[in-house]
Amino acid sequence: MKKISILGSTGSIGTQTLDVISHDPEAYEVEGLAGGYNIGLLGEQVRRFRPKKVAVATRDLAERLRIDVPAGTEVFYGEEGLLEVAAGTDAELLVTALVGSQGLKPTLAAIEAGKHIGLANKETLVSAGHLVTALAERKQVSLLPIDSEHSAIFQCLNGENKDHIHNITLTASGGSFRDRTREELASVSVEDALKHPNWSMGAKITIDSATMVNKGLEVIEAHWLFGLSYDQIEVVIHPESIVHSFVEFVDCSIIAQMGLPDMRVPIQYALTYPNRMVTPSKRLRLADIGELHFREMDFARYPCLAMAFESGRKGGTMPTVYNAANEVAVERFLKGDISFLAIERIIAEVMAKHEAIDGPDLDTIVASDAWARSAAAQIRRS
Ligand SMILES: NC(=O)C1=CN([C@@H]2O[C@H](COP(=O)(O)OP(=O)(O)OC[C@H]3O[C@@H](n4cnc5c(N)ncnc54)[C@H](OP(=O)(O)O)[C@@H]3O)[C@@H](O)[C@H]2O)C=CC1
Ligand SMILES: CC(=O)[C@@H](O)[C@H](O)COP(=O)(O)O
Ligand SMILES: [Mn+2]
Repeated sequence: MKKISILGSTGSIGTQTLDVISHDPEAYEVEGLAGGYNIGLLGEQVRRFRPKKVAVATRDLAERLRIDVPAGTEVFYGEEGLLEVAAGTDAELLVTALVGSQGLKPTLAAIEAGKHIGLANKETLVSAGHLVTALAERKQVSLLPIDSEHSAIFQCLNGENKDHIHNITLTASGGSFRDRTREELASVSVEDALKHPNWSMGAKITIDSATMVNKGLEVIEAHWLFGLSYDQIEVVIHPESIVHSFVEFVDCSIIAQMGLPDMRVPIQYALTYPNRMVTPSKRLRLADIGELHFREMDFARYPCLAMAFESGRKGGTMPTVYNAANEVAVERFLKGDISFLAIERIIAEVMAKHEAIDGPDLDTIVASDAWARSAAAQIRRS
């Protein structure tokens, strides 16, 4: 039995992870679960999977949850709660499915405690990739990608020599506004932005897909996960999300990983790696699809992707700031406080104000993240 804990068990990745687990219940034991505010769902998960530790966002929610959970489950809350679930159980693998850079400290704590990481929470690697990868190497723990593109690259690289990589290409669906002009983006609604063409995901990542910030975060995530330079990472628009990403080798061979868009496949691969198990997911039949399309990335159409490359190449605290400014801008957009195009303006203005600090330690990362959040919150609406 593999012992697993999940941060963000009530979200899109968290619930799909539990779905994977429930299709092979003999193979897993759930040690810890952490959610934020959805204690109704978390309570159901606790009663079904019987974790030893569970965490919620606030003390008040923890008190309410305690009434509802079996005697063998301890309930925690806040940042301490996330740390308990991340590092304070016997789990050998932690699935990090929180949204945002709040995942950083619990991820570091889990690695410090020797737990392998099933990594969905990409903001953590973007914010502090050098700290996370260095600690993982020191503690000899694996960072197993769950993000579909990175799982694809990971699978394509299985057994390959890293020196034989020419480059990798991440595919981008184009998000909810892929067929709209920049002029049309001026008046788009939150409701429309939340309609991703291929994937059903949490609100924040769905907006990130529409702005192409998601691909920008993924470029930085790939840089850290696979140790590649930014010149070796490309992005192509692929509206169908069937080819999840591919690697080109020095001999001109390209290996791609394909499948229908279903996150349970990369989630399960991270849980069972290096094995593969049967999944309840549907099989891809290329003859049914008929055609696949690819088109050149237009950096002028998607300036948030250009800014991600710029922040990654700059390094130090610049990716931390890119990510934190975006998190605040997306929250403001979702609340109806700013327009869709203001997201990119806020990121650009916050980055322009920031003097990047090289080789930041954790305190510097935390301070830069807080500075960028405050700067992004203060920028005018239009
Ligand atoms: N969804 C997807 O298909 C993919 C997601 N990812 C990445 O995975 C991560 C999770 O995404 P997704 O599942 O879509 O996001 P969701 O918004 O669906 O889920 C976020 C989770 O974080 C929890 N959470 C939020 N705030 C807090 C808090 N203050 N304390 C504790 N828990 C909190 C939520 O709890 P609650 O709801 O109870 O408040 C929920 O469980 C992101 O980094 C995303 O980029 C990567 C690839 C694909
Ligand atoms: C499922 C997944 O991994 C998401 O990150 C997905 O890639 C979003 O799609 P796009 O960013 O390509 O629109
Ligand atoms: Mn992805």
